[in-house]
Amino acid sequence: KACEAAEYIKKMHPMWQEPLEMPGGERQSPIDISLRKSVFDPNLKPFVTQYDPRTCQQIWNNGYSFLVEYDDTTDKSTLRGGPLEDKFRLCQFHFHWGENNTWGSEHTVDRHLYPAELHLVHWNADKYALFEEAIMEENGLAVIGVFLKVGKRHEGLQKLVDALPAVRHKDSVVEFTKFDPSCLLPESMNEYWTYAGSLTTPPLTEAVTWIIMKQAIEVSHEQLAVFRSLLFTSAEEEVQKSMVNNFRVQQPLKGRTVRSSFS
Ligand SMILES: CC[C@H](C)CCC(=O)Nc1ccc(S(N)(=O)=O)cc1
Ligand SMILES: [Zn+2]
Repeated sequence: KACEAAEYIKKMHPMWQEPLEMPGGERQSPIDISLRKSVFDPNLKPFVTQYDPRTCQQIWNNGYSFLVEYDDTTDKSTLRGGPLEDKFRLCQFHFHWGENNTWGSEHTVDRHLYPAELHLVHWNADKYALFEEAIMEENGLAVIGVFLKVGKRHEGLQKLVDALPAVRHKDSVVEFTKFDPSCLLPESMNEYWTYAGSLTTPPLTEAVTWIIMKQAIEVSHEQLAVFRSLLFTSAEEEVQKSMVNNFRVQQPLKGRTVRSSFS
């Protein structure tokens, strides 16, 4: 499934014909998380998120996904603990999804594909002054990945879904405030996998400590359908391309270990 999808996507969408492999990449993302190969680490602590909805600023369609962007000039929305030594600031969250409910996530668990995946992107504010700096450093970023599965309607997500038609085209931005992203986190925050990886879109830098939550969140079929109504293309382009299958093909593990916070 995933490899067929990958071939199909390379053919169908120019975005993914760029050099997909970071030359010499030793720790690229996304990957398949093999349950039997992951190693329980009892020293992994629960991690702590403190998000202030007042730091939520706007939604931006950047032609890859739609980003909900936060003011990261202060320590108001932070992530710490878990596998992390430092304090990380939330700068944005976004999603990856498929053209149908069969595939769409970037990571998989024992090859199980989810219809979508949320990424909450944070950068190391103890060591760097700006996101743009941190993105180039191996301990610069921490991204929380949350799988989405089709089920009951997600009330917290609906406010975001209702704003999407305003950013239908690439490069459109709309003001979006007072959104608390913790409503998108699963109940059990102490069950996750973590590994050293990379950004999954250019610049593909190997700067990310990935934290993938074990428990998926439920969203409705209709809510996912609104994600698919977005466009990769800007309003000026004559041929409109619907924004679907915006996930990267899986990358080799290259000897890395995936640790789990639960046995
Ligand atoms: C200088 C480059 C520019 C600023 C980069 C902007 C950015 O945020 N990139 C980004 C963030 C997260 C992911 S993911 N999908 O979570 O691995 C992929 C790409
Ligand atoms: Zn992402």
